[in-house]
Amino acid sequence: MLVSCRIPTLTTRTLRASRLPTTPLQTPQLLTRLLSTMATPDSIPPPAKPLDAIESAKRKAAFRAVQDHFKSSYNFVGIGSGSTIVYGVEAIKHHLSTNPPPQNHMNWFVPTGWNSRKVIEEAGLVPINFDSLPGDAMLDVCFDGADEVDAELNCIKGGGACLFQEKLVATRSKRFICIADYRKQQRRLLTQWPSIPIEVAPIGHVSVLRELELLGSNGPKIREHTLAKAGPIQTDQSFYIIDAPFAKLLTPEDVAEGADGSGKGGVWEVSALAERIKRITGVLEVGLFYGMNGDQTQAAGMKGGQKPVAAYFGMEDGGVSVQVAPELK
Ligand SMILES: O=C[C@H](O)[C@H](O)[C@H](O)COP(=O)(O)O
Repeated sequence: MLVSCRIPTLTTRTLRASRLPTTPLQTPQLLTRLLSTMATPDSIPPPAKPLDAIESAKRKAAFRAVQDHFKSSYNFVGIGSGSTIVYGVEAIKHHLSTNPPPQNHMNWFVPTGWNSRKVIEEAGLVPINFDSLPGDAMLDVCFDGADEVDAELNCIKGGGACLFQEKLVATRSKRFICIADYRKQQRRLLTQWPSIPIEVAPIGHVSVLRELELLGSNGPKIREHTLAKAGPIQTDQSFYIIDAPFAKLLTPEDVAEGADGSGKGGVWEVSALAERIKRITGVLEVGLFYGMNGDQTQAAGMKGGQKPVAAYFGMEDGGVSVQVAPELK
């Protein structure tokens, strides 16, 4: 089976400079309080069916993200996978109905897998496959969810077994905008989310598991269907997913401030671990989105970027917390 503002711009840099407590669970909660009431969408239609608090939080974050980062004049827009992006697509559809595109203008939506394509089609939007994009065309923006986001906007993705196509699309986009709920906002990765999803070739999975243990992963496992006899979950590429637990990851700034990000003792810095895992034969892609964002690559004369430039978190109190890269002021 395939499984598939005007917002006050309190940047991650600003937050750190304010010397907030660094206890991992305290900091994001405090950030949340600082930002949560500051950004709610200007107008949001009532949901088609009643939503619980978490779904409602995701939806509000999605409408705010789309309000801030989608334009009807865009040509190509990436659409991620998962339960949150469904609200992103609803918000885009709403935006297009209230702000129609210029005459004869086509908005094309690039899916990140089977499920994502279905969501696009069911909304009546027009999909275009990633490999049908014109040669050097960049996506104007892509919207996607995440399993966890750290203080520097590094993300864990792949909790729904989509990550390879999501990374293809993010790195082909001028900007990646992340939409999530308050549970995903943490000071460091692997705080609440337990493991890193890694997409691997089925024939290599045993050797990849062994290599991950040597890197310090405590009990990496192939992800299986809940019905065990159905075997491993397969991705849109017919690959397997390994979920690899590691100790909480350091950010590049933690390392700059003197923390040991060498990997010794099982403590890895995000990009060091991602690049090391990527070098294991049999690994197609790792569910860590790190390094430069789209604005940073463009400033450096390059294209794409894995990290979001902004992450929108729907909060428990009904507000939306927005975490932005320093470039996005
Ligand atoms: O594999 C799935 C994707 O990376 C999702 O974007 C991520 O798991 C978040 O999914 P959800 O919006 O369902 O929490």
